[in-house]
Amino acid sequence: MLRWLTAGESHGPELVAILEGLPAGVEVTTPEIAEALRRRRLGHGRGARMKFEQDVATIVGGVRHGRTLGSPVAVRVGNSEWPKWETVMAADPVDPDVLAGQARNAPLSRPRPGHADLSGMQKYGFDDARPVLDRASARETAARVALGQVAVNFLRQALGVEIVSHVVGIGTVAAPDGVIPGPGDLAAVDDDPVRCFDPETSAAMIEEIETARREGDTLGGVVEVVAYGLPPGLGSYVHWDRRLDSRLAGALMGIQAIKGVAVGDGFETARRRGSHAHDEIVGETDGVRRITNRAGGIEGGMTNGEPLRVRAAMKPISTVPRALATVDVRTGEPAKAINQRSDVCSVPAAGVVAEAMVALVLADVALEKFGGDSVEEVARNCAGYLSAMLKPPYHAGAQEAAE
Ligand SMILES: Cc1cc2nc3c(=O)[nH]c(=O)nc-3n(C[C@H](O)[C@H](O)[C@H](O)COP(=O)(O)O)c2cc1C
Ligand SMILES: C=C(O[C@@H]1CC(C(=O)O)=C[C@@H](OP(=O)(O)O)[C@H]1O)C(=O)O
Repeated sequence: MLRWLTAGESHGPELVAILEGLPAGVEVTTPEIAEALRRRRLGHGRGARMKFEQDVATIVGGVRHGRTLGSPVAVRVGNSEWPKWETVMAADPVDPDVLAGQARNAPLSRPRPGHADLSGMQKYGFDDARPVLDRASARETAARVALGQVAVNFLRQALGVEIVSHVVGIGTVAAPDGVIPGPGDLAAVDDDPVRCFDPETSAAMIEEIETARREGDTLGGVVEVVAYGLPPGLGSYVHWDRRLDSRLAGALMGIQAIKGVAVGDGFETARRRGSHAHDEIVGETDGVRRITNRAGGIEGGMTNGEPLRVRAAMKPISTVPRALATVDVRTGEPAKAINQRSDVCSVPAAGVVAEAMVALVLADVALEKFGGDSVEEVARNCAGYLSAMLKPPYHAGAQEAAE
C-alpha cells in the first residue's frame, strides 16, 4: 500500500510531504522535483504571488545517490517568502507588542464565500480566518506535486507508463472533443499559456481570462489527465473501495476547488444510447482492443488496457476581486469579503496537480497488483503477468491448435 501525507501552511516556512510504500531503485532527483514545481506555477491567469515566490525543493529522506531506498521518501518545499511572514506565522508564541506592529497579523474577520474560512472558523473555534485559509489554501498542492513526480518516475521506470494532462475548458470556452495529447506531448502542452492542446481554443481561453480580469471576476474550467501504457487489470470490481474509478475520483476531488470528476466521456455518456456509449471489442493477433475509448480505459473499476482518461472540473477562484458579500464576524454587520491578491484562473496549474494525484493513485494500484520491493521486481512481475495473461481464443484446444 502506498501512503502519502502533507503538512504545512500557505505562509509557513515550508511544506513537508512523505510518500511511504514505494519500492527501492526509483531514479529521482531534486531538479526533477523542482521542474514539476515549476510546471505547477504555469498558466495565464495566475496571480502576483506566483511571480515573486520561489518553491525550494529538498529531498530529505528515502533517496540516496538519485535512487529511492524503499524507505519513506520525504520532501520539503521551502517558501522563499517566509521571512515576511515569520512573525505572523511563528510556531511559538510571539511577544504581543511585536505582533501588534504587524499589519499582516490583523485578525481576518470577513470570511470569503467559496473558501473554507467561515465553516473552518466555526468548526475549529477560531475568531480569525487566518489559521483556516493558511491550510485550506491550494499552496499545499505543491507538496502533492513533489510526491507526484516520484510516482510518475516509478510508473515510467517500472511499467513504461506516461502521464499527460491538458486544459479542455476555461469558463464557457471548451476544446474540441478528441484533441488529446499523446504520450510525448507534455512539453508541447506546457508551452501553451493555458496548457491547452488546441491552439485556436487556447487563444479564446486567454481572451476569456483577460475579460474576466478586466471585469474584476474569476474563472474555473476543466482539465483532463491521460495515462498511456497501463496494463489491463489495475483496480478491481470486487469491492467498492478497490475500484480504480472510485479511487481516482476521490483523489481528484481532494484537490482544492475541484467539484466534479468524469471518467472517459463521463456525463456525456449518460446522454447516449447504449449502442453508442460503449467500446466494442475486436480480436487482434496479439490480443484484443477496443475500437473506441469512450470508457476512458476503465471498465468494472479496472484498467482495460486502453489509455486512461479522467477529467476534473474546477470551480471559479473564490477570491473574487469584485468582492462578494459576507458578514464581519466581529460585529455581525454586512461586509465585503477579505480580498487579497489572487489568481484569476488556476485551471492550468490544477492540471499539473491532477497529474500528480492520478500518478499517486496509479502507483498505488500498480503496487497492489504487482508487489515488489525494487523497481526491477515490479517490472518483472508485470512482464510475467502480461505474458501469462489469457488471450483469445481461451479454450485449451484452440490454444494448442494455435501453437
Ligand atoms: C492550483 C490552485 C490554485 C488556486 N489559487 C487560488 C487563488 O489564488 N485564490 C483563491 O481564492 N483560490 C485559489 N484556489 C482555489 C481555492 O483553494 C479553493 O477555492 C478553496 O480551497 C475552496 O475550495 P473547496 O471548497 O473545494 O475547498 C486555487 C486552487 C488550485 C487547485
Ligand atoms: C501560493 C499558491 O497559491 C495560492 C492559493 C490560494 C488559495 O486560496 O488557494 C491563494 C493565493 O495565495 P495568497 O492568498 O497568499 O495570495 C495563491 O497564490 C501556490 O499555488 O503556490
